[in-house]
Amino acid sequence: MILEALTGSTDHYAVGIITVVAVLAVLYTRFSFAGRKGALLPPGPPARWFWSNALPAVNIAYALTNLVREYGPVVSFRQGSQVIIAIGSVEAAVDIMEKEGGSLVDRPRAIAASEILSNGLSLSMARYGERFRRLRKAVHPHLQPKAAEEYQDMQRENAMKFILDMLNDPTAHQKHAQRYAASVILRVAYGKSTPTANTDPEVVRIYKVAKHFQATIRPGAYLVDRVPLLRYLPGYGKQLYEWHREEVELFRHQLRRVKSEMDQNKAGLSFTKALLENTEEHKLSTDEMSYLAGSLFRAGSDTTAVGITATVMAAACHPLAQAKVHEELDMVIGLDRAPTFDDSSSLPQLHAFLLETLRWRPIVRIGVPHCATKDILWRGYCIPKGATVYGCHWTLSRDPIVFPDPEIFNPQRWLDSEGRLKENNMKFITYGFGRRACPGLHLANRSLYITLALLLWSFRIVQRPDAPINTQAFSDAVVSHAAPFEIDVIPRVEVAKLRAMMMEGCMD
Ligand code: HEM
Repeated sequence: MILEALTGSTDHYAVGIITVVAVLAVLYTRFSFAGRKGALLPPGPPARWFWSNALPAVNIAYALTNLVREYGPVVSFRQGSQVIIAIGSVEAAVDIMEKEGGSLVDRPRAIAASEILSNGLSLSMARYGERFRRLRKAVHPHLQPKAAEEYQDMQRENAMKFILDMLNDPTAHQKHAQRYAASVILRVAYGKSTPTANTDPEVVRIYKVAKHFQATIRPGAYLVDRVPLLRYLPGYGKQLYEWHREEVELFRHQLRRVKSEMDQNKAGLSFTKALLENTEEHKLSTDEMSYLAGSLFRAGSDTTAVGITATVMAAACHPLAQAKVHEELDMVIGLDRAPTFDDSSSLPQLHAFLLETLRWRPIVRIGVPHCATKDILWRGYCIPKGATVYGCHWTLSRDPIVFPDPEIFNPQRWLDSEGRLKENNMKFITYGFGRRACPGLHLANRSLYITLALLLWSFRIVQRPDAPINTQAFSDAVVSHAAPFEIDVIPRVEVAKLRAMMMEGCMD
C-alpha cells in the first residue's frame, strides 16, 4: 500500500499512513533531544523534511544572523538527521566554544569534503581521535609564535614585492594578495625559495584544489552528507573522486619534490622537510605527510589573501580611519624608512584598523563546524552529543552588546582612552575556537600586519570615482575573490624612492 501511495495511488489508507509517518518524523525531528538531562534543544525554526536544505545556498552567514535575531543567541535546527547549533553571541561563544572547547574538539562527519575528497586525511576536517592528535602535534612546533618569528624576514620581503606589484598595477590588487599568500605558504610548507607567480602551473593547481575544497565544505552543498547511502550509488560523486585524484597526486608530488631536494642537499628549511626528517617521531604515513603539508596550503593561502584584500577595501572605504593610521605611521616611522616588525608594538592605530577590518568583514564567515562529543548544557538548554556546532564569525562580530553600532567601521573601539590597544580575548572571531583554533594564526597575523603596514606607509588607497566599491558584493560572494573591486593608490613617498626602497628590501 505504502509503495502504491508513494508511486501516486490515491488510496486513502496509504495516504493516512504517510501522513502519520510524516507527522511522527516532524515530531521526532523537533523533540527527539528534548528531555535529555531534562533540557530542551535551544530554540529554532520548525523542522523541515529531512532531504531539504535548512540553509540557503548563498549568504549563509546572513541566514544564521537572522535566525539568531529571531530565536536568541543559541539556535538549533535540523539538516537531514543532523542537529545544527549556531552560536551568535560573544558571551555564548566564550561559554560554549571556548570554556567547553574540550567537548567540541571533534568535526562533524563530512562525507563529501573529507571522506571522499580527502580520503579522511585532511587535518582541517579530521574527526577527533588518534590520527587527529598525531597530525595536530606534528603541525604545532612549526607554527607556534617562536617558529612563526623565523619567517618574518621572508614575509617582509614578500610584502615589499607586493608593494612593487601594487605600484605596477593596482587594478590587479587581488591577484597580488593571492601571490603574496601563495609565496609565503609555499615557502613555509615546502621551502620554495624561487619567486612565485600566480601563473606558476604549481600555484594554479594548488589554488584549483583549494577551490574544490571550498566548494565541498559549504553546508548543504552535497546531498550525500544528508543521505549517506547515496555514496554507494554506482556513479555517484564521480566529480568528487576525480577531484580527490587531482589533489592526492599534487600533494604527493610536492612531498616527492622536497624529498628529492633533500637527497641532493638542496632543500631549504620547510615544514615538509622537518616532517621527512622526523618520521619516527611523528609516526605519519607518506600520504598523511603529503596531506598535512597540503592542508597548510589549503587552509592558509586563500584566507590570508582575502584578509589582505579586506584591509585594502577597508582603507578605500574609510578614508578617515585610514588617515589616522597615516598620522601614526608618520609620527612613529616617518617617510625615510619602511616599517618593520620591530615597529609593531608602537602602532596601536594600525592594529586597531586591522582588528576592525577582521570584525567588519570576517574572513571565514560562518566558521568551520565543530561536533559535540558529549551533551553540553547551557542556560537550561542542551546541545546534544553529536550536534554540529557553528560559532558563526559573522554573527559574533555583529554582537551589539560587545560591538555597539556593529555596522559602523570604527577602529577606535579597540583602543582605550589613552590610545592603547585594549586587552581582548576576541581572536576567535577570526581564527576559531578551542582546540581546533587555527594553528596558523601567528603566521597569518604577521602577514596581515606587515602587508598593511607597508601598504599604508607607501600609499593612500582611494576608491575610484567611476567605480564605487560594493562592499556588500564582497561579503555576498561565496568566495571573496569572486567579487572584484577597483581602487587607486596614491604614493605617499616619491615613486622612484619608493621603488628603490622596496626593490632593495626584496633582495635582502
Ligand atoms: C588570515 C588568515 C587565516 C584565517 C582567517 C584562518 C582561519 C581559520 C579558522 C576559522 C579555522 C577553523 C577554526 C575552528 O575550527 O574553530 C582555521 C583552521 C585551520 N587553519 Fe587557519 N586561518 C588563516 C591562516 C592560516 C594559515 C596561514 C595556516 C597555515 C600555515 C592555517 C592553517 C589552518 C589549519 C591546518 C586549520 C585546521 C585546524 C584543525 O582543524 O585542527 N590557517 N583557520
